[in-house]
Amino acid sequence: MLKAPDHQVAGHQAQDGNLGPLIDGSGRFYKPLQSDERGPQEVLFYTSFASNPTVPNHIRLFFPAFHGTVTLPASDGSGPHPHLVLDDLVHGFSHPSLLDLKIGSRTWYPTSSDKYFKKCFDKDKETSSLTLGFRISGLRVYKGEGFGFWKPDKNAVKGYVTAGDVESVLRRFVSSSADPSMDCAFDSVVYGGADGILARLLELKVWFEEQTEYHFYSCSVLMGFEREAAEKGREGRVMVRLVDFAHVLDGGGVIDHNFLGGLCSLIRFLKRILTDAGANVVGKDPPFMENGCLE
Ligand SMILES: Nc1ncnc2c1ncn2[C@@H]1O[C@H](COP(=O)(O)OP(=O)(O)OP(=O)(O)O)[C@@H](O)[C@H]1O
Ligand SMILES: O=P(O)(O)O[C@@H]1[C@H](O)[C@H](O)[C@@H](OP(=O)(O)O)[C@H](OP(=O)(O)O)[C@H]1O
Repeated sequence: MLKAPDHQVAGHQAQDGNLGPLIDGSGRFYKPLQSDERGPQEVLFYTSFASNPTVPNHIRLFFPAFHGTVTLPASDGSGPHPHLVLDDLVHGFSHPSLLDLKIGSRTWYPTSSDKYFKKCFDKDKETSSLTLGFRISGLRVYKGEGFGFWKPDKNAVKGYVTAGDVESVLRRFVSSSADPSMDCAFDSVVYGGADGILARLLELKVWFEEQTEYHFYSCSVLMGFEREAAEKGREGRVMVRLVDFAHVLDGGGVIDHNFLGGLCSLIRFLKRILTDAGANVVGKDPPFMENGCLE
């Protein structure tokens, strides 16, 4: 039985009669092909990436496994529609805390139409993309039994614009309490450690410093963890993946400085949080006070 995923934190969603992804509850995530060029472009990326022998195996693990395409009834009721068949990255998690970060200071690319350039440029400028090299696209953080999930709505997420706002979210993502305080209780097991998010991002960065085959525009780092494991001080169930490849271009022998720059910026934030856990946050609190909604 297919259903809309509870854990989705960003992107087009299968709610209110819209077209969005579905899961089967057995480990597969079905992403509908967008009807313009984005759908075929994402299929093309997954297909060519899957058979590219130059991609190291440890880098392949950052990408959802691809199992072809399948035609399924679309979530918006419009009838049969082609979907990408991917691994559900959070299958087996009980209460995944997830954060989607769109990487790159610009989401438009040299061949973009004027219309698409304007749409992207405006968004890059209004968010933290232009200044920080990445922006928060969405999140959902488990706050423990009886507290549910903290899931800021779209407007709240759009309000995370300054370095202080973004740092606050990154701190609160690994904080234990349900209120807006930021104790960063899980930073060492989630961000730190040999298998933590920082180590994984550094591994990814090494590849991005070399690879010149792909330019990943509008692609996201999806990071997550299982709170129950973090509470026990276990590093297990920490996840870092890349998602959304509808705008991957041929790198043409040039490094992807747009993605690499954003990745370095994100790494810098995490390093700072790890070395400075518990310190006062530079940013403003209002986004959390106004939108400290628990699901
Ligand atoms: N393979 C996957 N397994 C589990 N969850 C996923 C997977 N791929 C994506 N997601 C969830 O769906 C969200 C959106 O994914 P994605 O960015 O691919 O969608 P989109 O509709 O193309 O987004 P955009 O609005 O940026 O174009 C992610 O933030 C994540 O929560
Ligand atoms: O971040 P938000 O506010 O959810 O906005 C979406 C985000 O900018 C996506 O990157 C974009 O898809 P593309 O990157 O593929 O253009 C999508 O465009 P769309 O609404 O035209 O699909 C926007 O709605």
